[in-house]
Amino acid sequence: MSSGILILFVAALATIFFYSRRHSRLPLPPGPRPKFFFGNVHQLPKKEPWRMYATWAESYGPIFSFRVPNRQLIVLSSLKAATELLDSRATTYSDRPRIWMYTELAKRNLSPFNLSFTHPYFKTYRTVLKGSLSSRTIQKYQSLQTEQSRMLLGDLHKNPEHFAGHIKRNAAAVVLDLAYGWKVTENDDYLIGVLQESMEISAMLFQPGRWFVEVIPSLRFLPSWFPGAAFKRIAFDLGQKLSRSDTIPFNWTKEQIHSGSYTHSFVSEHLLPEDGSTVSAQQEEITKWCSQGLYAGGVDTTSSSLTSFILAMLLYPEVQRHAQAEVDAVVGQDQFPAFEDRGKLPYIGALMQELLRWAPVAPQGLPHHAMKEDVYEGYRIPKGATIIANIFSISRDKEMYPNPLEFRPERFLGPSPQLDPRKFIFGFGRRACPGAWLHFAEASLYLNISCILAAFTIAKPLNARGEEITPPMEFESAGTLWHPKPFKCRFIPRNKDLLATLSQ
Ligand code: HEM
Repeated sequence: MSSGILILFVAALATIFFYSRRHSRLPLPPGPRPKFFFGNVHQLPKKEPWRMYATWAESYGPIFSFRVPNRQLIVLSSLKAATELLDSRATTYSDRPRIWMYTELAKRNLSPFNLSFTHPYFKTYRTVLKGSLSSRTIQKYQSLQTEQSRMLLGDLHKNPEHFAGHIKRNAAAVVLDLAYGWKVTENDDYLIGVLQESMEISAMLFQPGRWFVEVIPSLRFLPSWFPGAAFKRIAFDLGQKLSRSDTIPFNWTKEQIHSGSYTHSFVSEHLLPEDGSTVSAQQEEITKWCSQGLYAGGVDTTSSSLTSFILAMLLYPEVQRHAQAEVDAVVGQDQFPAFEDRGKLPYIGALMQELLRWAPVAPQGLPHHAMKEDVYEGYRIPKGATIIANIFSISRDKEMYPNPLEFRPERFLGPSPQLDPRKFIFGFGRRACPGAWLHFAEASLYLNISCILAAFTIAKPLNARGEEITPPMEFESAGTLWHPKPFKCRFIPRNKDLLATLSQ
C-alpha cells in the first residue's frame, strides 16, 4: 500500500472516529428527568398522553425526549420539526418501532401499520393502498357512499338517540363494501363483530406497560411452557383470533368470486386483474393484508370525525346556521347535496378542515422509528429511538391557529387563510395515511356532513324542565385514537318532505 493511500485511509478513519465521538457527545433533546431504569414511566398518564407531551413541550421546547424501560422517545411538537425530520429525512424515519407482543409474538408483522420500512412488501403496500384510494378510483365508490349516507339519515331520523352507533355502522358498512363487497344489512352484522373484536385485541396487545417482554425483549426466546412465559401463550392465542379478521372476510370474497356472484371491491379488483394475469400467492397475501388495513384504518377514524362534527354543531350553533344557509342557497331545500356540489360549498369545505384540526382523530399519529443516528438542531437522535409527532400540539399551535380551542371554519376562508391542517393531520413521510387528502375519508365526511345539515338541525339536549343543556367539550382516547365522550343531542328534522324521500 503506498504511503498516500495509507495516509488517506488513516485520515478517513480519524474522520469517522471524530464524527462518531462528536455525535455521541451531543446531548439528547431536553426533557423531564428520568428515574433509574424506569425512566419517566411514573409521569405518563394512562390515557391521552399527548396532553402530557403538550405540557412538556411548553417547558422543553418543540423537540424533547423522555425514556421508558428499553425505549428512548423523542417528541416533535412543531410542524417545522415534524416535517424537517419525518418528511425531509423520510428514509431515516419511516420505519415503525417493534411492539414485541403484537408484531412478533402475535405475528402481525405484515399488517400495513406495522410492516417494516425495509420489508420487500413495503413499497407494494403503499402503491396498492394509495391506488385503491386515489381520487380517480374513489369515484367508483360514490354510489356506495351515497346509499350508505341515505341509510344513516334514515337511522338518525328513526332512532336519533343512538346516533353514535349509526355513525359507526355507516363507516363500517362503507369500508366493508369497498374492501370486500360485503353488504351490511343488520345492526348486529357478523363481520363488523369479528372485526371489532380484532380491534379490541390489538389495543390489548399494544397497551403500554402491560407486557414485560416490551421491557426485556429477550424474554421472547423463553419456551412457552416455561414458568412466567404465559405471555407467549396469550400472544399466540390472541394472534390466532386476530388472524380471523384477515382471513374470514377475505376468504368470503374469494368464495363469492369462485361462485361467480360477486360485487366489485378492492379484493375482487386485485384478485381478478383487468389484464387477466394470474395472481401469485404473494400478491394474494398482500391483498389480504391491505384489505384488513382498510378496515383497521378507515372505520374508527371517519366515525370519530363525524361524531366530533355533531358535537361541534351543538357547541357552535352559529357555525351550523351558516353551513345550513350555504347548503340551502347552493343545493336548494328539495334535494340532498351530492358529490358534484362539493366545489360550490366553500364553507362546508372550511368546516371540514376545522373539524380535522379541532378534533384530531389521531392526536399523536403513529410512532416512527429512527433507523440510524441523526442530529437535529444540535441534538442527538439515537438510532432506534421512537419518534412521535404530537399532532395534538401542532393543531393547537397559537401562532398558526389563534384561539385554537374555538371551532371557527372562517380560519380557512378569505384572502389569508390559516395553514391547511391536512398538511399534518394525516401523518408524515412515507408512513402518511394512504387514505389521505381529498379522497376516501374526506369524500365520506363531506357527503355525511352536508346531508345531515340539509336534513336536520342538531340541537342541544333538554333537561327535565325542558331547558337546553350544553354538553361539555370532552374527548377520550381509545388506544391511539381520540373521540368525543358520549353525549346527548337532538336531531330536529328541517324538511319533512326531503326526509320522506329516504323511504321511497
Ligand atoms: C379522518 C380520517 C383519517 C385520519 C385523520 C387518519 C390519520 C392517520 C395517521 C395520523 C396515520 C399515521 C401516519 C404516520 O405514521 O405518520 C395514518 C396511517 C394509516 N391510515 Fe389513516 N387516517 C384517516 C383515515 C383513513 C382511512 C379512511 C383509511 C383507509 C381506508 C386509512 C388507512 C391508514 C393506513 C393503512 C395507515 C398506515 C400507513 C402506514 O403505516 O404505512 N386511514 N392515518
